[in-house]
Amino acid sequence: MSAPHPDPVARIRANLDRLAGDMPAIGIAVSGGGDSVALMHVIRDWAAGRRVMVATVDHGLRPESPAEAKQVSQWAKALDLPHAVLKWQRESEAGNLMANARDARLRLLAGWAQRNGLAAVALGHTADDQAETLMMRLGRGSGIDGLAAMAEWRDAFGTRWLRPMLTAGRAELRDWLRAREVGWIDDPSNENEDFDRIRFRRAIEGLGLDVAALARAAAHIGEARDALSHYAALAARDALIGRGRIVLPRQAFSTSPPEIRRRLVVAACRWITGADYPPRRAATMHGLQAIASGNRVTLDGTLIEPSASEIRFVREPAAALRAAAQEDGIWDNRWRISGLEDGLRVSALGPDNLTLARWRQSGLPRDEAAASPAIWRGDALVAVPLLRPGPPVEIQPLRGAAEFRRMVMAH
Ligand SMILES: Nc1ncnc2c1ncn2[C@@H]1O[C@H](COP(=O)(O)OP(=O)(O)OP(=O)(O)O)[C@@H](O)[C@H]1O
Repeated sequence: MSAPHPDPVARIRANLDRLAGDMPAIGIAVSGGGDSVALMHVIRDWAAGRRVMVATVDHGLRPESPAEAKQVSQWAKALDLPHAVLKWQRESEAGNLMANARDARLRLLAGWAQRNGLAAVALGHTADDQAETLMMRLGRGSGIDGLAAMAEWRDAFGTRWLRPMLTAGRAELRDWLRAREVGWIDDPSNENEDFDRIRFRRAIEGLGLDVAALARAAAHIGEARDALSHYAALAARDALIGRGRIVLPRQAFSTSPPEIRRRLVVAACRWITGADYPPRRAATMHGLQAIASGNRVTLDGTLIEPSASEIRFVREPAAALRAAAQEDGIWDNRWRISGLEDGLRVSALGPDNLTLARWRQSGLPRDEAAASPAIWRGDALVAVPLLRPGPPVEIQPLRGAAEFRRMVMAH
């Protein structure tokens, strides 16, 4: 392997050639911090004929944020780059503020990219971000997904995100900005040692650790993780998928390495419930243990039933009973139900109405029947489409086999 180019900007330009060489128009997300300001300058010099636009998200969380967004706007204009300020209108106070802000930021930027026909949005993550994340996650005992580096690109929220600066260090970028007499905004939270990330940043400096080497280690872990994803996708081919259930052959599952078993279980649960996020690690570990002992277990709204020959994943009836019909005709995040006449409603059949629905003749296991959608007029049962197909509604699963394989690959 040849040694990396000593000039960080040359490395970033080479990354841009590789990641965005064929893109006619790209966006840059600039917070005003040193990293993203450097990114803006490097891309603007590199762009040669490409359309480049800049956006700043004003989260409205600090009193200075509108002025900072304005400052970025002036810097962008001085480089002849069109700039937009995207304001976050916070809809609810619920959940983790930082995670919500990040999610909202990515959604706002993705919408902006789509409106402006930008093929991708570049972000200013650096080798230091990789190194700090690796150290933080090591300390927390994270699994391989947590330790793996951020990828150079990924598709999410309907847009492509590029990180062309992962091979550059924060300090060398700041030296470069100073040499060009370019200013940036120092976010005071970057000094706040209440944040794990800042404490780890100080520790890396204090120990004199090589940031580039740590970032490379994270990249190697990322490659190992991708190899595992590939292997997990092969293992997923043994699954029987359909009618709202996933069945894995027990023998093949039990002889797979633990990480593959974990992935299959997490993906099967997400496939059943349509959850955006995997179950928590501790809950997943508990589920895996139960499966190994041959015990039935529920995990985030999925019922897992191991037998001698197979492992069946179905919707947990109690969770299905809590599901309300959504306006778009989707029920329980699993089924699309259309053609419902006025006066009819959907809710789970429930364990108390199995006899009423003559489930025994259907051949469907008890739990699956109880969790399946039923059509009601008031309190009167009209139909249970999965048990006795036919009018009055059409019912289609939201996810198929390809979606399961995609979830197994995801991390
Ligand atoms: N408010 C924001 N508006 C636009 N882009 C942002 C904003 N916050 C973060 N980003 C983008 O996401 C990247 C990573 O975010 P992160 O929070 O790690 O950076 P930061 O601490 O805001 O500082 P920097 O701009 O120096 O990267 C940034 O480099 C930038 O590209």
